[in-house]
Amino acid sequence: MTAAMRWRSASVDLSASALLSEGPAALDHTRFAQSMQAAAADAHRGRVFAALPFRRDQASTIVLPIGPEPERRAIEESEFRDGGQSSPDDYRDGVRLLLEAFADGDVEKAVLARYRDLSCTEPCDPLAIAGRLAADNPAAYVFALPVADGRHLVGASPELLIAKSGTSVRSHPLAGSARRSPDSATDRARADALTASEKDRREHAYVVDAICDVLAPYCARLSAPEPGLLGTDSMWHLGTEITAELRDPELPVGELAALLHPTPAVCGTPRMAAYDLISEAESFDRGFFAGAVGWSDAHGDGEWAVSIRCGDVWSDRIRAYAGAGIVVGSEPDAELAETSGKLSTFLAAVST
Ligand SMILES: C=C(O[C@H]1C=CC=C(C(=O)O)[C@@H]1O)C(=O)O
Repeated sequence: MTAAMRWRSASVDLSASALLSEGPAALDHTRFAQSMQAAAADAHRGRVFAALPFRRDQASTIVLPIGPEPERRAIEESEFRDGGQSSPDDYRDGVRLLLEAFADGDVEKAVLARYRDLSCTEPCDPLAIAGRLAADNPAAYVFALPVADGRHLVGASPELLIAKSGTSVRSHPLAGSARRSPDSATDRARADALTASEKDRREHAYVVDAICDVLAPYCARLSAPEPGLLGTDSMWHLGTEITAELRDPELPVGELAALLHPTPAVCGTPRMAAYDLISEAESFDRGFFAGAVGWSDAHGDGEWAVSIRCGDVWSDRIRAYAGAGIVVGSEPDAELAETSGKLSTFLAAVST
């Protein structure tokens, strides 16, 4: 099947028509990386793209660019309407359920998500939405990748899962958040409070530790300094710039992405127990939200982002998603408000 795709980051900007195929589950990280690298040899501009779903046992999608992008419609011709959302009360109850589970078991963090639905007066153009997201979020990893059943996953992620060039590796995990304010003094005060927050630093540390644990066996050098701040259009996040040198330059970026995914930025700690808790607390399938999206070239170099600040786009429908990390000390109303702030990145691109 062919469909249009877009990727925009600081290093690559590609709109193309692409062939879409089902890849192996991320559980099989070696096979997954091999399928990507083999496909890259045939790709238009030498890069193959892929999306991993949130669930490691569900199939990935491999997106092979084959030529220039097809014609598309301007987003200005479309009108978007509210189509409902997952219940805010259910979200608050979910946070409470997780907090009770933390007290009784060994899970220390789990990420709870919710969604907003929209409908459009005519079929939505995923690349037009990606174009808006790219303009509004110049530093983000912007993607519109066909995933399955005529759906595109479209978003502007601020979070680098892994980038690899030769032996050099970078990851920039985000976790721990505060909503931005249009008033600059309030905005600064929120950023300072986030930096000082013990709860947010703990929530962040789970992610950094998990990434370093996965990468360390493959690295000759690994450095994870103290967290800093990363600002998006709507949020402040704690972020850590992890850098490393691989022992083996041939280790493909797709394999590292599949090993790392899902980090506690979208799942939890410990991973398997957090998966179970999320299934109990969320009543919808995340699909490719809270997965990973990225590309590889034929040498196994490339970059992957965590698929957040995104939505599914199909026909005249959109489902936008956002989650928040829950740890001891989280409050249901504050976490719900945090997800509203995160949703606004995607929703701003489809507001008319
Ligand atoms: C799960 C999301 O964000 C993650 C990334 C940054 C900060 C997060 C947080 O503070 O909870 C989340 O871990 C999302 O945007 O849907």
